[in-house]
Amino acid sequence: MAILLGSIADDYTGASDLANTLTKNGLRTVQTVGIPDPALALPDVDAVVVSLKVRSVPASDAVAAAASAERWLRQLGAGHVLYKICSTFDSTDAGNIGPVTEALSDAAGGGVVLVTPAFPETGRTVYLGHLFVGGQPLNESPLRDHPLNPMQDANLVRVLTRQSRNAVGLIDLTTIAAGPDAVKARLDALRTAGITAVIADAIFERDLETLGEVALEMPVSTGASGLGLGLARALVRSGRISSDAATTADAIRPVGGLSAIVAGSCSKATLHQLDIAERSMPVLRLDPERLLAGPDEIAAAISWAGDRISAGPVVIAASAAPETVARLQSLHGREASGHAIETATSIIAAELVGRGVRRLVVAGGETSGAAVDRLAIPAFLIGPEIAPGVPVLRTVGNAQGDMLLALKSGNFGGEDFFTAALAMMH
Ligand SMILES: Nc1ncnc2c1ncn2[C@@H]1O[C@H](COP(=O)(O)OP(=O)(O)OP(=O)(O)O)[C@@H](O)[C@H]1O
Ligand SMILES: O=C(O)[C@@H](O)C(=O)CO
Repeated sequence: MAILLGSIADDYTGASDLANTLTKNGLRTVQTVGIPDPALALPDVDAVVVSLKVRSVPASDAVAAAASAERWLRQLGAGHVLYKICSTFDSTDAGNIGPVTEALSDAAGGGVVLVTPAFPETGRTVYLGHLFVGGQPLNESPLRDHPLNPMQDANLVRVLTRQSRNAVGLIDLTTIAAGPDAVKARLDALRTAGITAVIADAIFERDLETLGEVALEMPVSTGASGLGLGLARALVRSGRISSDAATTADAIRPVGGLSAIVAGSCSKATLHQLDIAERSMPVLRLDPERLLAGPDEIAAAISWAGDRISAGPVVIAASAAPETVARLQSLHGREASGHAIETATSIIAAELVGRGVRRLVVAGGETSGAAVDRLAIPAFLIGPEIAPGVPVLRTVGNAQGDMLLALKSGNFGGEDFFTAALAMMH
């Protein structure tokens, strides 16, 4: 199997978001969980997205994991590798978007890398280097209260500079609107000035098509699904994709079994989706203090689910409003409380699968990563889209038999996301 495009995603929901975008734009795509065992038979595809769980780990660990994934993707034939980051640029000043971008550039022989989190379909746009989420600058959006990486600066040139060894440049919208040649000329000038990473503006998909065309001629880029869209469309236009169109239908053959939803995302979108789900399904709100105190809360949740799940889907959520999260974090620390809750929700997900759940929705990137790791799922095929950025996934090579999953990024999905997801998973 020789692939054309490789991607390293910094979390699992982000990986499925990108795989969905690549599939929708004509690339046959598989999502792997880390670098899979060589014995795993992967389908014949144009693109491979390696899911890593490195968004919130020390930058040196992220660099090491990304470097191994890059080597594996190049061995598979990838001419271009996209480092998939969050469309809201989730990271701290000690974050790894800068270090991983610079390391991937070094591995490819040096040179400048385009960086843009723009994803217009979900309202993420970049203008003069400033990221907007819907109508709001990043630092005024709900992301300012993120439990792990509160985003308090919308100026991405500044944010990336704080994480980078080298200076960071900007390609503004006027240059991008002038087309690929203008972008290349500007990149040449920035390269000569010693710049490695360049934040690129993008508001419309046509901007991302221009950036995708330019990026495809370079070995590495960093961005969210919008840049994936640009790269996929450029590959299709180049005539290098076989006419065997990407198909998602096979991925949703029924798997039967029980269904459940596990949520650890504390985003505004997820909190509202949980309120709406409460009207049609039993929802258990976990007590975060009790979760941190010991295993009793987990056992109580499994027992609660056991009493109800044969009658229909159940929802188990650790998610809480920013004030509650802040209180817990002030008592136990940000990372310790996040990690302990992820461990708890992943144990709950695995126990539910042990009791016959085969259709599972998980809300939250870190939460999904922990659950998928505990379930030891090696890879996914990409099914149809439930909501922008969230496809149905079918497991490949899963020890528990075929399952359908949806891994929802915290901020994605309409208010009825949970019922909409389960309605597509049989
Ligand atoms: N009640 C709570 N108090 C404190 N932390 C919590 C609570 N519930 C969940 N968490 C933690 O908050 C973090 C939420 O991150 P996660 O990535 O899962 O969601 P998200 O950030 O909304 O999603 P995404 O990264 O896809 O945007 C996890 O570490 C989770 O364990
Ligand atoms: O890009 C996004 O917003 C998502 O794919 C994501 O990574 C959120 O975790």
